[in-house]
Amino acid sequence: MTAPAVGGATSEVGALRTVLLHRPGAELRRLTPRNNDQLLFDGVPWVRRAQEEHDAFAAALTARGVEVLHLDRLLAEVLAVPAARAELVAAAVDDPRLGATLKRTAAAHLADLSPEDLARALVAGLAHDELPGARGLSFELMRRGDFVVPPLPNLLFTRDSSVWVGDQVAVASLTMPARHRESTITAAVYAHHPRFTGAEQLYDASLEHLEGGDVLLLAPGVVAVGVGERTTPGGAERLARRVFARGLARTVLVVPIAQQRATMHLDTIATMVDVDAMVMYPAVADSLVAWTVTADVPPDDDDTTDLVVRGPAPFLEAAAAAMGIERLRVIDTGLDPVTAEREQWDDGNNTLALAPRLAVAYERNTVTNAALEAAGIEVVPIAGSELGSGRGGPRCMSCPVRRDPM
Ligand SMILES: NC(=O)NCCC[C@H](N)C(=O)O
Repeated sequence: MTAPAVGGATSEVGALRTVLLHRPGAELRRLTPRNNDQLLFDGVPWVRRAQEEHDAFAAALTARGVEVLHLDRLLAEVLAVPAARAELVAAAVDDPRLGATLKRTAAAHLADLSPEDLARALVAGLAHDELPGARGLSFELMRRGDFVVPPLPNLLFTRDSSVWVGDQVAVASLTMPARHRESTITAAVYAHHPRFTGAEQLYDASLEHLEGGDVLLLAPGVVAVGVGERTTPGGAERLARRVFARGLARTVLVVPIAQQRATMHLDTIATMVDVDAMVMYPAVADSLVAWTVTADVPPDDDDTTDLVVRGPAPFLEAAAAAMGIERLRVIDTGLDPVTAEREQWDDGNNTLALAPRLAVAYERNTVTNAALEAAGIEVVPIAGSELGSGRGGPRCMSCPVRRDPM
């Protein structure tokens, strides 16, 4: 296992040092036209090509000095720890579709696997015909194409299942049933892998819904949280209470976003590309508002104190005020409304900053990328024709574990 080192990030653009990725594997081969909607993919990707695209993404990061951690490897390593193994096997069969006998036989099968095989099964799932010796009423009545343990094709989007705020890690409370089990994996890795020994946990999956794609570290001490299809106002409030209580932020901007797939997370409509600049979907730039949340006294654990809530105010004004800058510069996705809508859908806004004015973006969003370059942002283009079928870009596919302070 790797040497202990704990992480942290206070901005979106501090030099990226360590990032958590997940190379997609057998779990993508489970996608069919019958299950892709439920599993939150917009199509059936060509898996080999998706892996090549992901390898090129990881290589682009490594070439720029970023340490890449692979979630599947951390998972296999942590499964050597008996407590982690027990937690993850229990989580895999904790499913109301399964009867007691099937739960027991499936758990026994999983518990017998080597750490590597168990890691694969937890991510790729277990199909009905992959469970020799399984029995029980629910097993007999299950359709042959069903999964006893469903696959996790969205594990690829490591941004959503955990997010670092300051030196603490928030394990997400994921909203969509197809993604619930992802946070059991990130929770086990952060709790039991020696790499993360000493990391304090800021949030956990039992709390109100909160997904990492909705959390943007606008500046040290200033966190924006999108609320919409995924993160709830309750999740935003809980995060605000926790970051204030632990001294990790002084302002949380709560930003309502349309509850629809195209804008499922705040990072689908805006991401930071410089200390004072965002790439943003122009259709929302003027209508986006923010509620500014602060605390007069640090909240306690019993939730007995009220937070101070002001707003709503135009997002760009509220953000600039909270960040202590005159103006937050905006670079538009596309130039005309149709191009903007196409490039927003294809994750043109979803950039991963490697440092101020240096960002990874999907190459296909040529108009947005040209606008970024014209604004002085160097773009590291990556291919995403297959990866994009899961509706996530470079930011969604990466969880920064360590960034330099600004
Ligand atoms: N932060 C993001 O926008 N992540 C993309 C998640 C895509 C995934 N297919 C989902 O629907 O949750």
